[in-house]
Amino acid sequence: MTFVLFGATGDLAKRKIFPALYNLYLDQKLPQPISIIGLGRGTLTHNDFQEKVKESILTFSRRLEHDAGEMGDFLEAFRYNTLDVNNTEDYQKLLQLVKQREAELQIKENRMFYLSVAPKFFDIIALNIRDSGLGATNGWKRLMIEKPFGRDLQTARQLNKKLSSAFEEEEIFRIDHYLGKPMVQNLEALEFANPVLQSIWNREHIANVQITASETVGVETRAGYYDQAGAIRDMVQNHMLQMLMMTAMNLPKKINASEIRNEKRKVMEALRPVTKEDVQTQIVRGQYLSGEINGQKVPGYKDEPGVDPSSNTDTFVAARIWIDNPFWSGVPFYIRTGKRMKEKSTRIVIEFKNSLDLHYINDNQKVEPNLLIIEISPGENVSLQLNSKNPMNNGKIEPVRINFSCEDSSRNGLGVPEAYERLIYDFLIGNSTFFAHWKEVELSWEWVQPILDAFEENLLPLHEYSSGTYGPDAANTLLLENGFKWWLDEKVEENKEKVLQK
Ligand SMILES: NC(=O)C1=CN([C@@H]2O[C@H](COP(=O)(O)OP(=O)(O)OC[C@H]3O[C@@H](n4cnc5c(N)ncnc54)[C@H](OP(=O)(O)O)[C@@H]3O)[C@@H](O)[C@H]2O)C=CC1
Ligand SMILES: O=C1O[C@H](COP(=O)(O)O)[C@@H](O)[C@H](O)[C@H]1O
Repeated sequence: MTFVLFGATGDLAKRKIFPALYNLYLDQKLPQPISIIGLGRGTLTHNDFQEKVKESILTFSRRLEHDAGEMGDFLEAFRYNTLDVNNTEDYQKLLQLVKQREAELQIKENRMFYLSVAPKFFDIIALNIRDSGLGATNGWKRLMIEKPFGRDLQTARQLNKKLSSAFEEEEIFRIDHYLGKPMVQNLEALEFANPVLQSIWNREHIANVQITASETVGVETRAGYYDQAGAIRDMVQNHMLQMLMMTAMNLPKKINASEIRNEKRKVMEALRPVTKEDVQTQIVRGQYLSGEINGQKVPGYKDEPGVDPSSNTDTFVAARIWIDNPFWSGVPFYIRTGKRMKEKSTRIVIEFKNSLDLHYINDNQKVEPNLLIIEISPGENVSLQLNSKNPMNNGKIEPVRINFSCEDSSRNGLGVPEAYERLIYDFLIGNSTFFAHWKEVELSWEWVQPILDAFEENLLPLHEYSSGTYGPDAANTLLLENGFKWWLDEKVEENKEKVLQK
């Protein structure tokens, strides 16, 4: 098997891809023998390149100890080839190297191409793989591409058309690293392997679903990309909607890639479209101001290096989403994501309906609803909030959390395989379950497009929020309008009082 990495001198390769390949090698999940060929425009000897790979592993691998012999054997698989994506001769040189290594290692012509480069290069590379003969193998071929997949519905369709002229849909692996997170993968098992949860995972019992991906970091060094993308393209179109699909999909007939993707597609088809007019009432957008996070002063978005000082880019988006199918009709799904928020947390909270007769309990005591809390990162955990009598507090009914911790970061000091490791492994074995199918991507862009248009035409306010908060108040109002609140936010109770007083 040959693994060709475009963008092998880039940040993602250094931080994620090389350490992932190394960990797979040590876990004996990397097929042997394997030929790994890294590409970039610069001139590097094979040895220089192997040294770079080693350096990235020593810096970023989850493993703390390294055996020199194992490292040496692993690095032996790596070769480097200079290639400019626009230069057709470079692809011919690459083809020669690929064939030479296939002969040396006596490996089949099974070729994988990983495009870890800027999205503007995705189509040109795919077409050059086709035209150069690299894609004409006697074995199989696969293409893995990074996000973003287009910048709107039209460009996504154009890109897909070009990719489809070089690769079949089942050969294209569109990475969404949220689908590689263990807890997102576990959603499927939670719902389907637990009859108790399965029986209540529907509109009869669920009042609302809240999906949060909050970050404390700002735009960092990526202003060039982010200022053109905003949270809506960077997070909502892909990661947030993928988490929504995984939460809301129905029980597939079989647990396999095509059945799961089929069920995810059905969720997207049932999403109530937002019209440009609806955007004002269903979507909240925000942008961060300066503030303080973990005791450190941080600048506002407009003052970040590389950001246009008059930028209208959204760094926060919240939305109320309705799924018009028999399972979820009437259950609001709320999503929110933002940068420079109070905490780094990706979580899904499922609030169950509360039909208890309060008088029966005692003194009109307020009873909190049951919650299923799925923490995706940084911690991985599932917990259930139930109500119980507290003997230390006059037998008052109080919520208690029962934790089912899945966190096992010790794993003999080896750390848990992270998203890239899982996804690259799936790519190696050709399992596309946790990759985005074109239909999901297209339907996501279709749903998002009116929001992009409304943002573009400034049809809704851009709420400012201070760094270190949970985002604009308008995002709280979105839930209060339906009698709900964001769970697990420390400040929510205060905000609720404020909103109710208004
Ligand atoms: N970095 C991250 O954390 C994440 C990145 N991504 C995505 O991954 C992809 C790569 O990102 P990242 O590694 O950060 O980007 P970098 O800018 O760090 O790296 C870009 C890579 O592309 C190569 N390159 C640039 N121009 C050419 C060219 N004309 N011909 C051939 N190679 C070229 C560069 O090689 P050289 O300069 O040597 O030619 C370099 O290896 C992007 O699609 C990004 O959106 C997705 C999620 C997270
Ligand atoms: O894809 C992206 O994701 C990260 C957040 O990922 P996480 O795994 O740390 O939750 C986000 O910071 C980045 O802007 C976006 O491009």
